[in-house]
This record gives sequence, structure tokens and C-alpha cells, in this order.
Amino acid sequence: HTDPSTANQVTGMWILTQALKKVGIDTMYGLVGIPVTEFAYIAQGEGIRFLGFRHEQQAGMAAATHGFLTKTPGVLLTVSSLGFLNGLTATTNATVNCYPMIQISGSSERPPIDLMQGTYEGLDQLNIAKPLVKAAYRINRPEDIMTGVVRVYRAAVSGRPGGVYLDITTPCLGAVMDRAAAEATLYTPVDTCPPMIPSQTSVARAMQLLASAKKPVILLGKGAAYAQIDDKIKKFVESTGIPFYQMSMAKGLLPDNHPLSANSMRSAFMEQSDVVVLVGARLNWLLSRGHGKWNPAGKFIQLDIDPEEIDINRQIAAPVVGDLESSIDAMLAALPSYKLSMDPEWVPYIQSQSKLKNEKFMQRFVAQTVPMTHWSALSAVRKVMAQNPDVILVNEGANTLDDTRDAIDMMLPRHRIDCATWAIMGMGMGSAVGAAVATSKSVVAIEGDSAFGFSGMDFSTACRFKLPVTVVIFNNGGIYNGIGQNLGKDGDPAPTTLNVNARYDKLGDAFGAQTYYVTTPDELEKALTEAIASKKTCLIDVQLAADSGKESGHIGYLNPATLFPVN
Ligand SMILES: Nc1ncnc2c1ncn2[C@@H]1O[C@H](COP(=O)(O)OP(=O)(O)O)[C@@H](O)[C@H]1O
Ligand SMILES: Cc1ncc(Cc2csc(CCOP(=O)(O)OP(=O)(O)O)c2C)c(N)n1
Ligand SMILES: [Mg+2]
Repeated sequence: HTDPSTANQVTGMWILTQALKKVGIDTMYGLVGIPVTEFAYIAQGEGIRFLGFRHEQQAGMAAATHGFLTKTPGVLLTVSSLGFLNGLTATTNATVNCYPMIQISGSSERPPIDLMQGTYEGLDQLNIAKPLVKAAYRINRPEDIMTGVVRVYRAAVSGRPGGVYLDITTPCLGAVMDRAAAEATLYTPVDTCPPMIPSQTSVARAMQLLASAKKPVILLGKGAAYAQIDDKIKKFVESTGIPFYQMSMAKGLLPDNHPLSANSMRSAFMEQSDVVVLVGARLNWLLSRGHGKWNPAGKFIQLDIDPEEIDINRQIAAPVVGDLESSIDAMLAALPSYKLSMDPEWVPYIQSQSKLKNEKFMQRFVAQTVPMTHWSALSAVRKVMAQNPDVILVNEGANTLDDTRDAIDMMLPRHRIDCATWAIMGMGMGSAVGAAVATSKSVVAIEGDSAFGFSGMDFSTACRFKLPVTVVIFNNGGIYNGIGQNLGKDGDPAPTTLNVNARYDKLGDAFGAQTYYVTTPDELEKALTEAIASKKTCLIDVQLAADSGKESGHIGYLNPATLFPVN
């Protein structure tokens, strides 16, 4: 597979490779085939890492995670039609979650697409992508490749980050151009993600409101984690002395056990806070869209880069529109000019109530039940994760997501990647690979067994690239707890001692992983400790009781026994 380019002539594939290097791309995730295989080889030959996956959705989740963790857009490469569509779910999810990523897909030549003449893998990809992603462009001519790459790069990283689609046609990839003319089109763009400075007026308005607050709270969202201004966030919290709450992917910006953490006091600050500071956090469903328990008299200060985010669900009394670094800098600079009037009992109240709640919460880990529940399994996992704070945690499921989020304190920023704003399943294996590749750190993915099912075949990708990824599967027999179980007669509740039949460790054996099958907390603690220390690709099947966890509806119970005769 050599590049067909010659001393005097180059192909569109070569130009695309050079253009990606000009904007600092050194890694691509994807699944090759017609018409992008040759391009991937050329890119590899020019020093761009390429990680081949089993499904484009997981390659896209890896690219999105890469973007969130590095602020350089992750690149997803797919073939046309279904490969493009498989990847589009990840690019759309990245757009919803504000992760910067670029999906590059080969596409058919235009005339037979536009005339619907039935071409190989023909699909009008650009127009299908447009409504779902932050921006979408098509390149038809080799001389436009650099422009197309700069457009998608800027769209992915500037303003609110998001997923962007770049469509490049087969004729363009294969087009031949004079080398000198092609080189003349290449350049490194200037200032691709400029600061967005908030107005002084907006900062003064926010500081006045903050200074008047009796029971303020600071909510840190994944935008604050993404901004990579960790010391400034810490300084803002500690110099104001205001309690803070971290959304799931902001956990670790300050340690979850920080004395100002209101992590266990969500209801209290929702009901009582008179001023709420949203820092890179949307007032969306994850925060009851600002209604329900929220104090109706509460006033909101919102720091966000997206002006259209303001007032989406509640009036924002003091919007500060700008990039978080510029906004936090401005507020820190103004702080000495203001005297805060926080109720001196507010922080002691938060701290004393947190202590009581945390002590009560710890009771959940006492029962070392066998068969295990999520909580008895987490009693072991939390111990091992506390000893390995620099391991990145990937997490998805229902009970597995909620319980793990509450059970495992994060000590470092950008060390927790989960199903986030859209709460989709199937981000696990791609995110684990993307996190390991982007950071060279070890990764532990705590997966519900149903959630694992969406991306499980790409566990083999982690094995193939020998990544230090340990997948821990909380196996309670399927979606929530029980679909597909051989249930009691006439839909009666299933007996709680049903053995869970699946053995995911054997799947790991098939791909050469270091695997474990554990049924007790002690076995799990030993296995996870060993797996992380090994820095190998590992899989731990954690057998839980079939009825562990709660679900929104025992839909498996609706099946009459006659449909599924109990064997
Ligand atoms: N660099 C940045 N500066 C300011 N705001 C940002 C930046 N990056 C992302 N954001 C904003 O952060 C917010 C992230 O919100 P969200 O994804 O709901 O986080 P969470 O679910 O953790 O609360 C988005 O509104 C986005 O516009
Ligand atoms: C793309 C998509 N399809 C389906 C669903 C609906 C769902 C929400 S949670 C979940 C899996 C829960 O079972 P799991 O075994 O993972 O966890 P546990 O509670 O510990 O047993 C599903 C299928 C979502 N959210 N996204
Ligand atoms: Mg399950």
C-alpha cells in the first residue's frame, strides 16, 4: 500500500493527510473500506495513528472521548452509507455533550446520488448529517481540502464544542493535483479557538448578585472540566468559600471529599439556595430543568460560552457569556472589590448534614451479601479505585451508573467518563479505548451487563491494541434486572436466587484478555487490584443476584410463562 503520489503529482488522499497534520491531528479512530482504505494507509505512513474498530459507533465514541479529554478534536473515519450512519450516532451524541470531534466519511460521486441511480453504498450523507451535528461540509475538489479541514476543525473546537461532519467524495479522494499547487493550498490556521471575553457589565452584575447571597451554591458542569482551568476553578471555590456540587463528569475538578463539597446535599441547596452559580453546566433534565425542588425565589448566575443557553428553562438573573477561563479570570479579578454576605451558618450546616448523610450512605457497603448486589460489589470496587486515583473511570448502565457515580469519589479532573447528557447506552468500550489512547493512562470501565452488550465486540479492540483497560461487568442477568430470565409461572416475580447464566469472562478469554469470574466482594477486590496492576487488557465478570438493582418496569415479567417455558 504505497501512496500513488509522485514527485510532481499528489492525490486528494495525500492532501487530506497533510491538511489534518497542519491542524495537529495525530490520531484517527475508524473502520476502513471503500473509499477510505488507501487514505488510512497514507495517513499511517505519514505518522497519524489509526485505530481500527469493530463498529463505527464505538470508533466515534473513542474520538469524542479523545476530544473531551484533550481539547483536540477526535477524528472518526468511516466508509460511506451504513458506516457513515453507524458513526453518526456518536457524532450526534458528541454534539449533545459538547465534545469536539470530526467525522470524516467517504461518499459516492454526486451525479448518480442526486439522480438516485442506485450506486454502491449510495446515500446523501451531507444532508442527513446536517440536522444532527454542529456543522457539516462536503469537499468535492482537491483544491478545497485544506479549507474543508480548517472549517470542520474550527467548528468542532470554537464556541460550544461539538461533533462536525466532513463529507469527502470518492472522486475527490482519488483526484490528482500538481504537487506544488497542492502544497500551496496548505496552511496552519491562526487562533482556531479564540477566547470569548465576557462583558465587564455582565461580570459586575454577577458579582453583585453573588455578594448579596446568603446561601449560595456553585454547580460545576462538564464544561468546567473540559476547559482545563482546574486551578482557577479551585481558587474561585476556595476564595469565595461557597459550597459546590459537581455534575458527574465534572467530579474530581475538586476532590469529592473536599470540605466545601455539597455532593450529598443536592435537595438542600435546590430548596434553600438563594443564588446558584452555573459554571459550564446546563439547567437541563439532569437538574430538573430548574423546576420541581428548586427554590422558586432562587436567582441564577450562569457562566457559559453559548449565549443561546441562557434562559432555556429558568430566567438567568446574571448571564456571563464567554469562555470559562476568561469569565473565571474576570470574576476572580473583581472578587476583592466585593464583600460576600453568606450566612455564617450555611457552610457549617452543609458540612454537618453531609457528614450525617455520608455516614448513613456508608451503611450500604456493610452487607457483604452473596450473591452480591450492586452495593456489595461496589464496597470492593470503591476500595481499589481509592488506591488508584489516576485510573480513568468509564461508567454506564442503570443501577450500575447511578450506584457507581454515588459510590466512587473522584479525586482528579476528567477522570470520569459516563453516558452523560443524553444518557445513552453503548458508549463504554469506545470511550475506554479513546481515554486510554488519548491519555496513556489506565482505564477501568464499570459496565452494566446490558450496557456492555451495546459495545462489547469492541472489547476485542482494546485487546488488539493491548490497552491497559479493565472492564468490570456487573452481571445481574440483563437490562436492569431480569429481562430474558426464565421467570416464575404466569409472570409471577422471578425467584431471587436465579443463577445468572451469561459468562462474559469467557468472551474475554476468546480475545486473549486476562479474565476473572468473581462471586464475592473479596474476590472482586483481589481481581481488580491485580488487573489494574497488570496494565493488561482485563475483563472481570461480577456475578450479581439476578434481582439486584431496581428498574423502571419489570418488563421481563410481563411474558406469560407459556411463552418462555421454564426449563
Ligand atoms: N470552554 C467553555 N467555556 C464556557 N462554557 C463551556 C465551555 N465548554 C463547554 N461549555 C458549556 O458547558 C456546558 C456543559 O453543560 P452540560 O453538558 O450540561 O454539563 P453537565 O451535564 O456536566 O452539567 C454547555 O452549555 C457548554 O456550552
Ligand atoms: C441506546 C440506548 N438504548 C436503550 C436505553 C435504555 C436503557 C437505559 S439503562 C439500560 C441498561 C440497564 O441495564 P444494565 O444491565 O446496563 O444496568 P443495571 O441496572 O446495573 O442492570 C438500557 C437498555 C438507553 N438508555 N440507551
Ligand atoms: Mg444489568
